[in-house]
Amino acid sequence: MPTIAAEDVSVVIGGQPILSHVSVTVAPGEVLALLGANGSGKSTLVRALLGVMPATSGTVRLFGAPLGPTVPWDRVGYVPQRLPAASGVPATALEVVTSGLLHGRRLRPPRGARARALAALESVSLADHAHRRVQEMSGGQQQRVLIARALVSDPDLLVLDEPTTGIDVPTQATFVDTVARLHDAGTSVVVILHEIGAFAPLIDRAVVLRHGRVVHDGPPPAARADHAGAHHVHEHAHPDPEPPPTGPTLNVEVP
Ligand SMILES: Nc1ncnc2c1ncn2[C@@H]1O[C@H](COP(=O)(O)OP(=O)(O)OP(=O)(O)O)[C@@H](O)[C@H]1O
Repeated sequence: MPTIAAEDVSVVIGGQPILSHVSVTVAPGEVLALLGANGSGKSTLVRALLGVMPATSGTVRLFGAPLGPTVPWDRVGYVPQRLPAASGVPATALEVVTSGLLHGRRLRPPRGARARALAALESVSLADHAHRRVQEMSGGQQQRVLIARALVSDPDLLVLDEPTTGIDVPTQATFVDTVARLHDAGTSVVVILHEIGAFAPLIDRAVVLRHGRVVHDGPPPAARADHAGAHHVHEHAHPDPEPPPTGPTLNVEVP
C-alpha cells in the first residue's frame, strides 16, 4: 500500500488555480524530491497532501486512509517551510522536541522521551542548546528544533519543506545522515528542495512542478553546475515566471 496516494488534486485560491490535476504516489521507503521554481506550487502540494490546506478537488490517502481522523497522524512528521509560531513560545528546545512525542490521547511524554529528544537534537547539532529558550534562538536554529521535533517520533512519513535553507553546511550533512538512517529503516520522505545539493544520494525520484502542474515525474534531474556546489547559497532569486515562449525555465535540468 502506498504511503501517499494523491489523485487528480487541484487547489484553487481566490479563483486562481494554484495546483492543477496533480497525481503523486509515494511508496513505502521512497525518498521523493519536489522541485520547481518559486511559486510553482510545491508548498501548496505538500499542504494539500497533509490536509493542512483542503484540496478543491481530487483525493488523497495517507497509509491507505482518506485524509481525516482515521489517518495515523502519529506516523507523520512535518516540517513546514517557515513556522513563526516557534518564536514567542516560552519553551526550551528540549520541551519543543519532546512535544513531538505527544499526540491526540497521549498528553504525557512516553518513557525514554528525554533521551529520544536529546538524540533528535543531536541529529541537528543542537544537543548543547537543549535548555535554551526557542524564542531566543536564531531562525536557522529554530528551524533545526522543528526538524528535531519531526524526527523524534521516528515517523514512517517525513515531509520536509526546504529543510536545509538557512542551515550551515556541516549541520546539513548531519541532518542528511539522519534522514538517510530513517530511509534505511523504511521511512518514506517527501522533501521540497531548491537544489538537490546534499540530499542527492538519497533521492529515489523527483517530481518537478511548474505553474501548479507536474512537468516531470521520474529520476532526479541533474543539478546544474552553478547550483550543485555545497557552498552555493540560493537566495530564491527565481520566481516562477509567466511561461516563456520557448519552454520551461527551471533551476534544474530534467533528463
Ligand atoms: N493562501 C494563499 N493565498 C493566496 N495565494 C497563495 C496562497 N498559498 C499559495 N499561494 C500562491 O500559490 C502559488 C504557489 O505557492 P507555493 O508556496 O505553493 O509555491 P512554492 O513552489 O512552494 O514556492 P516557494 O519555493 O517560494 O516556497 C504562489 O503564487 C503563491 O503566491
